[in-house]
Amino acid sequence: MTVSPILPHASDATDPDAIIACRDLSKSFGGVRAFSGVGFSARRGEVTAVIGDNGAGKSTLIRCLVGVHRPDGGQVYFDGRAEPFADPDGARRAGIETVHQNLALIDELTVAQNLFLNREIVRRLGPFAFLDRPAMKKRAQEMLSRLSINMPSVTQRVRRLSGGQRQAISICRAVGAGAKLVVMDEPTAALGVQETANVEALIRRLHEQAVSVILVSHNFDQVRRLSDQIWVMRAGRMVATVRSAETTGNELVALVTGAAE
Ligand SMILES: Nc1ncnc2c1ncn2[C@@H]1O[C@H](COP(=O)(O)OP(=O)(O)OP(=O)(O)O)[C@@H](O)[C@H]1O
Repeated sequence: MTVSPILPHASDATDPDAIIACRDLSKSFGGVRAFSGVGFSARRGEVTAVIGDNGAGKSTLIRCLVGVHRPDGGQVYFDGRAEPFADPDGARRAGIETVHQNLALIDELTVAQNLFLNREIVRRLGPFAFLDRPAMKKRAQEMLSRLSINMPSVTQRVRRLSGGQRQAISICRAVGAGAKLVVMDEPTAALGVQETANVEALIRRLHEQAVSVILVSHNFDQVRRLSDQIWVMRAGRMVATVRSAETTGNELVALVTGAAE
């Protein structure tokens, strides 16, 4: 196993292979420290997993990367540029899309409408503007087939779909928006065995298509199956980075609990 301690200064923000890197990042809520002194980098086209016990700081770290929280200190570099994202829209404009635990899909809209939510295709005719529904349906079908997602119909209302299908639409929407980096927080936490397998297959296809992914998961087997690199957080610190192919489940447990020291 190759375990590298991650120090605040250790991430090389100028590394052209890094899609995202940060240095000495910290965030507290009042007197509660979520994390501090965090540095890391994630390579372009790789799946990077984030693991840690409850309260280790994973979700807060991810929220700082995607503009939901503002870090108290430190720097974030995205795609080679210093990026203090002020809000999620800023992160999205730069090319970071987030797939949330509580998926931001609208039940009463169709698959196609959800895929184009807030970025509808509009056709202009003189002073008038129309939603181009045929173009959105066609493009929605192309987006789904690019990721080999089986969906009964793009005109189906999302309300009728299973948890796994909804997750697939969220991921497809992120990729279709041209994301350079897709961030997923526990994408299979609420899913059954078959649906988890489907979402894992979808994440593998993103990997094959060189989409960079950051994946937060409690499932160490899943993390080892899907990721190239694993960041380990413990009690608000980034304590190690590990190449997934070179580690075992037991070693990850030891790093997460501190028993490895
Ligand atoms: N909005 C908030 N206000 C106050 N404290 C917070 C807030 N969000 C997180 N924290 C605290 O920050 C610390 C890290 O929490 P965080 O949710 O980032 O951990 P986590 O590793 O994602 O945990 P889990 O796996 O349980 O989701 C915890 O002590 C938590 O209570």
